[in-house]
Amino acid sequence: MTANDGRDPREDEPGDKDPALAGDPVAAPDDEDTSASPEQGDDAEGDGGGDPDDEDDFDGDPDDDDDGDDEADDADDDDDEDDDGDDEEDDLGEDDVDPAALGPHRAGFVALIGAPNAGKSTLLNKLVGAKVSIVSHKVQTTRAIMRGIAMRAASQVIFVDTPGIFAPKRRLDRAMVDTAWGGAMDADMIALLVDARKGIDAEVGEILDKLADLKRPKILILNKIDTVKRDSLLALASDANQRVDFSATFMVSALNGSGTEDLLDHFAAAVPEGPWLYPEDQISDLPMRMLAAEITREKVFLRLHDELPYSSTVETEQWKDMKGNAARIEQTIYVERESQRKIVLGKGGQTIKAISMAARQEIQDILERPVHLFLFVKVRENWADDPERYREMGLNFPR
Ligand SMILES: Nc1nc2c(ncn2[C@@H]2O[C@H](COP(=O)(O)OP(=O)(O)OP(=O)(O)O)[C@@H](O)[C@H]2O)c(=O)[nH]1
Repeated sequence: MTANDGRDPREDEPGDKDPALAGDPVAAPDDEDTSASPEQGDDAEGDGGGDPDDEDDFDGDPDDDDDGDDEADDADDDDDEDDDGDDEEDDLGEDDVDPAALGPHRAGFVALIGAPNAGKSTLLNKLVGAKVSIVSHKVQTTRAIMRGIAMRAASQVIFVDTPGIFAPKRRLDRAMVDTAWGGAMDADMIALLVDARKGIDAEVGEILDKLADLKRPKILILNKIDTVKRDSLLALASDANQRVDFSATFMVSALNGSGTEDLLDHFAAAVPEGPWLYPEDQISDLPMRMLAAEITREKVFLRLHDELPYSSTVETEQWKDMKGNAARIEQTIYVERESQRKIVLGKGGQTIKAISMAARQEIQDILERPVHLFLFVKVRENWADDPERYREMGLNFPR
């Protein structure tokens, strides 16, 4: 994989201080900023607030999460298995074939739209064969538009994963829904993903009504077929096709991969003829800084979704290359209230520590290089009304 890793060549060489572990809640009692900094590192260890695992956390050893296994890690592991465990071979199986021999090049954009939790991110990851869009059990995990790129024979299919479409209540909601429809309008083809278990509820009904008026090729994907009986699928497909003129209907399980190969074949044949738009081995055009932030946000949600509103956000503030190919990444988790900051830190910093370990492991896996991750937690009131934050997430600020 290649991707823009967000490195800033102007940044200084890293110092030789030992990196510290995220999450010393007593380090800065009256400061909004709490947690790890290189300067606090030795103190955190020295005053007993540290953890013997701290060193491990940054030594680049991919196995070092094992000893700190906890809920967040477990949840993450499950997701990994489900989402991209054995995808690579399936999806990259044609690597040794010379695409030039397969006919004219094709390339195009396919927008994946659907209600929250329909499985768009899971499907995108399956089709692309790598974890490029975060998946979580909590709805609305996909905030900004993310692209994943799949190569199939001589075709390059660029998927646009959009935020779930739902009835917007707040400004952030509206931004997400506008972004989703914007992504759909710009694509060559729109693929509506419907959770077959839920069927056509009010949310999906509204999307169908809006889709019916759009003059673009549309296809219907019934997802989660592993959870329902075949008869109900046929009835659902027929209902949806009566409301919208879909050019094709597919039934898939994004989770176990059933039907997804046929789906990719279909997209590959349907995108317009033309030169490839991205280098062949690029799987996502999402800058790595942002992807790394999304990964940490996923870990926060996996661990705290019952306690924290989805309005918390993560930003990658610094990214430096270190000796020995390691990357040193500083991120800030923004919450809206002091009480939420305490929740993220957890007792004795245990929660932030677990989040940090799980996120570091995954970022490291994707970058294929050692990662030293520093997490900070800050209170930023009313960030949900700040246009700048929307820009950072790739969203338009709705007025
Ligand atoms: N059983 C089953 N579960 C699935 C399938 N596809 C997705 N899921 C689960 O459905 C949940 C939501 O999946 P996501 O991929 O995050 O859904 P999304 O549409 O991207 O969600 P938003 O980002 O909130 O819009 C996760 O728990 C997935 O594991 C499937 O084919 N079968």
